Amino acid sequence: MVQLNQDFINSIAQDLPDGLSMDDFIAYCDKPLRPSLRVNTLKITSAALAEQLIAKGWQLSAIPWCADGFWFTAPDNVQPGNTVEHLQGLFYIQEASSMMPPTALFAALDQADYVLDMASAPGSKTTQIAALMHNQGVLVANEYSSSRTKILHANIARMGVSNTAMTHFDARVFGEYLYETFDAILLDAPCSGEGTIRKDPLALKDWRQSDIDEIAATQRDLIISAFQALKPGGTLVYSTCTLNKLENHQVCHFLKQTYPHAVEFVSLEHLFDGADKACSDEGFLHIWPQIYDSEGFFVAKLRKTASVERLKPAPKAQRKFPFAQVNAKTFAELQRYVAERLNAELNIDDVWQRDDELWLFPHGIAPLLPLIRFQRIGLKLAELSKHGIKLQQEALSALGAAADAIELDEAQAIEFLMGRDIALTSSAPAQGECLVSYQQVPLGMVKHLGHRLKNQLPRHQVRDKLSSSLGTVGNE
Ligand SMILES: C[S@@+](CC[C@H](N)C(=O)[O-])C[C@H]1O[C@@H](n2cnc3c(N)ncnc32)[C@H](O)[C@@H]1O
Repeated sequence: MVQLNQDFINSIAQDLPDGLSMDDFIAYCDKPLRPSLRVNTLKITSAALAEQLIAKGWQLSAIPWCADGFWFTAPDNVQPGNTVEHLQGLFYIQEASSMMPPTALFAALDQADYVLDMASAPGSKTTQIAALMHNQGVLVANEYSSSRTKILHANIARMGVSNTAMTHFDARVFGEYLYETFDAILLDAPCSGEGTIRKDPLALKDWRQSDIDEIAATQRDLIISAFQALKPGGTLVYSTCTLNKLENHQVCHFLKQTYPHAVEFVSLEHLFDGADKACSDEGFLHIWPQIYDSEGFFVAKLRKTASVERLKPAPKAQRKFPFAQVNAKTFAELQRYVAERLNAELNIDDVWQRDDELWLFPHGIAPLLPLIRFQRIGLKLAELSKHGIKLQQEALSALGAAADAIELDEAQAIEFLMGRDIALTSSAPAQGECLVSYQQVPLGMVKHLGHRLKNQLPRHQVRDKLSSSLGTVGNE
């Protein structure tokens, strides 16, 4: 049962738009959310995944503001986050309203080579933005919390994202370090989370006005930093999963008051059919749970119409960068291997080496390297050893199409993801290292020993439990 604090109800009543009722709001706070997912178009089309899931008894219905978003019902015995398809990165379980900010950012955007996601973890919107960028250009994904950077990285790797460079800062630094650098920025700000009450019935139990005042002060700092980091002509989307105006409308007005000649509000009234139902006078979307039967959210789109004065001087250039561009001989060896195994083509400018590791960096990252310290850039493609090149799991996830993989059925795919070897019914000559796939999407590497496939999935990726239409399978 939801626990709403009376101070919260009194305060939020002042921000309720005309035409919406407090009784409806309270009733919706107690209603379970409809589960939703976003198809990862870096790996599969929506039509293909829908066909696959519907054949297994799922039901899907389209979300109006995200071309690849669906509300879904899975069969009773299936845990969607533990299925083979989820582990393959074919979809992300993402709340429907959380899909709106990236849609708003990319609506009518001609070109975005440099994009910043200022507060990224766990990565639902980062991976959505990467898909909207078709894995091209540079996407800087920042997260301040150390523990949350791990889940951010896990999601980036699972979803096969290769154009991302991760940073780990208080996002107040971006205006200083990367002044007027980005074509598009998402500031999905830390907030008081009033919109998440349907997911977490205790979210508002300890609501206090003083907490809102404090977090709004952080949000004002962050939006100034975002605006400093935005190129003139660039687009900024500011979003939160909270409902009060102090953290939403007033943060945007604060930016406009600070830079009256450089901030233009871009109306989201026509973002999708029905967007007008949530649209404020300024063109912001103030999404109350009862409007679209979703979480509460806020989305504002702003354009920077002119350069603004730099607030802090440029810091000293970074030194001691541990990577160098790969040499032609090593690149040729890597390219041959990747072409044979994955049918993929690499660009020598994007491959960097650190000791025995080969990394794929986002194309265009070079000018940013001296400006800011990155925590992780692109993905680790391979390790070099005296036995030759060893492709990494992340590379298999991102580079996709398996040229000559051994196709597994669902039961075998589950065995593989649980770290087990796969017995072969007929004995064939041993073939050494091979790729295995499920529904043509790579799963990982095995050693073909003739009578069985020896599992080579990295230990940290082995799952204890998987769920499918065949039931739940778990290690004892
Ligand atoms: C709303 S969540 C982001 C959700 C994420 N965009 C997604 O869609 O998966 C806000 C994030 O901001 C982070 N954060 C908090 N303070 C921050 C700061 N000063 N700078 C950058 N990030 C911060 C939090 O750790 C949290 O992960």
